[in-house]
Amino acid sequence: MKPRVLVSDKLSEASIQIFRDRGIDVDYQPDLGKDKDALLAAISQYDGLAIRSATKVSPKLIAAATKLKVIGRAGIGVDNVDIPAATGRGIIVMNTPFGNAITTAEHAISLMMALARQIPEANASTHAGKWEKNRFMGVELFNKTLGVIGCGNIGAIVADRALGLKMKVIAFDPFLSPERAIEIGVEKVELEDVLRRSDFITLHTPLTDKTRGIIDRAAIAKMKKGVRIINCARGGLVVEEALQEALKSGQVAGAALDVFETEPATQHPLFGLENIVATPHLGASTAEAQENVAIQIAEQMADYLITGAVSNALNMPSISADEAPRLRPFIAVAEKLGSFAGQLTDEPITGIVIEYAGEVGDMNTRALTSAALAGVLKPMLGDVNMVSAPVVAKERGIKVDEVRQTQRGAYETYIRLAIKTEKMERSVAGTVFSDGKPRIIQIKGIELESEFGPHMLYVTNMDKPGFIGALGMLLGNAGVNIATFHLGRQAQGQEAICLVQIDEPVPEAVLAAVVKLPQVKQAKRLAF
Ligand SMILES: NC(=O)c1ccc[n+]([C@@H]2O[C@H](COP(=O)([O-])OP(=O)(O)OC[C@H]3O[C@@H](n4cnc5c(N)ncnc54)[C@H](O)[C@@H]3O)[C@@H](O)[C@H]2O)c1
Ligand SMILES: O=C(O)[C@H](O)COP(=O)(O)O
Repeated sequence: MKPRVLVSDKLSEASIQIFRDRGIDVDYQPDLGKDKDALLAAISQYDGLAIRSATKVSPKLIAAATKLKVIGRAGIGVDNVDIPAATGRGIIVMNTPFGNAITTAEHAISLMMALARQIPEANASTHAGKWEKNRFMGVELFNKTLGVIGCGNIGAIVADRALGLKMKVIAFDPFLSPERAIEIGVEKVELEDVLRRSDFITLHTPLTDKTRGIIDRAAIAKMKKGVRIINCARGGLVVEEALQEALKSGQVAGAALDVFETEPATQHPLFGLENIVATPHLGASTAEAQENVAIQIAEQMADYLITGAVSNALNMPSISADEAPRLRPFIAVAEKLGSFAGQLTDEPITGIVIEYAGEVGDMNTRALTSAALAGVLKPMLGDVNMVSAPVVAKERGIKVDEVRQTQRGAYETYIRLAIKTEKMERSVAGTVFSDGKPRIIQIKGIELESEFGPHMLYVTNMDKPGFIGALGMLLGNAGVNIATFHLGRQAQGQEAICLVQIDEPVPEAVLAAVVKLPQVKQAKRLAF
């Protein structure tokens, strides 16, 4: 069946065509994001949801999105998506981190210039036929200090353009390296310095618990009197009440806001003030940027839904389109090894070690480990996948270790997964043969070779004569047809294992009879 994608915000027509061209059933409803109830009622039908900032993806919406695999944000900020809730349900959240950065930086510079020269007010006055030449006295940008808070993609472009205007640029960003600051041409400083020294302050951080309210009453009090503030990032960064007071007192000479604490902002105490320039979240609104982000998100979502390639995900390691097909059989073997061990484990898991040897040691082992963890956890928890498994393992206090070595052993690739509980350690290893099919090659260090069948019987027994005949007879008499039968043992007369692929699940009564065979220590039904 074709994957179905809902586009619930306004996206360029080119992106809708990309979904169609890639064989995806796309439903373009650009106003649905604004209607919470209608979106909630519709969401269960879709594998993908493409959005901008108007659609709010709440835990409630995610709980109703029973088929959803991917949320694609055509833009940068993902503060409208509850990422932990999406991750918990195994839904990938991806964005387009660069597509609108230049456009947004240009908007921030436009707002700064509009603010410095009171362009919106002067424009309104001139249109009204007033010709108030003496009313509008601006300030120059030349030689002024611009303080950039958050110097990532957009902040760095704003800095570059401001340097072109011959401003002095200082930046506060805890993650800005001294080398990068030199490369951009900014002075890396502390927040206090930005507040104290800047004539203009521009914000370019994401909205997080750390940045919310970064410009509050106390911060404003530390600023130069007559400072001008530009916020083209997110509304919650500036405490609007504090800004209003400071505008009235003259501590802040003017502010240019593209974003607001509550959007859409149709009524606001700041509206109508002479020293406020306001735009309705237009930072990313150019034809070029909208084409970029819409096309990019459509490509990324289609890649994921069709090939499993992952790019720009915020809650999952990337898998490139080139590596996705190469990785697929290894993801399958990692998940099945995890599932094998998970199905045999009934007690709390304390640790999981995954070893990669040979060719697979050079691959994207983060993705493989996520698959192995999903395999381990699914038999116990059900609804776990590669996206949610690492978080679920962490929440349950399971220590996960990855060991990589590129040296080859008997097999070109070798993946070994060991599960630790308070009472025991259990290991299982596998590989992918040239036919692309995953195989088990070792259980508890005992060599044997078997495919993973949909229905299997796993038996541990003592290596004594009569066991194979007795088991075969028991299954045969019960009408259970054997597809494959694989054996391995530690040494003659010691512990042995037997892995039988059968055509249907072993009935409960038959399983109980197997356990009663004199040589048998343990027997379990497995399904893959
Ligand atoms: N107005 C719009 O239409 C519009 C358009 C695009 C992006 N945005 C907003 O702009 C934000 C920035 O976008 P970007 O592409 O530059 O993101 P980015 O991730 O490249 O840069 C953000 C920077 O903020 C820094 N940062 C994080 N916490 C900080 C803190 N406490 N103090 C100082 N710096 C901190 C990070 O280190 C990073 O360098 C986005 O998160 C989005 O919310 C708005
Ligand atoms: O984070 C972003 O990319 C911007 O805020 C753009 O938002 P929009 O897509 O709603 O214009």
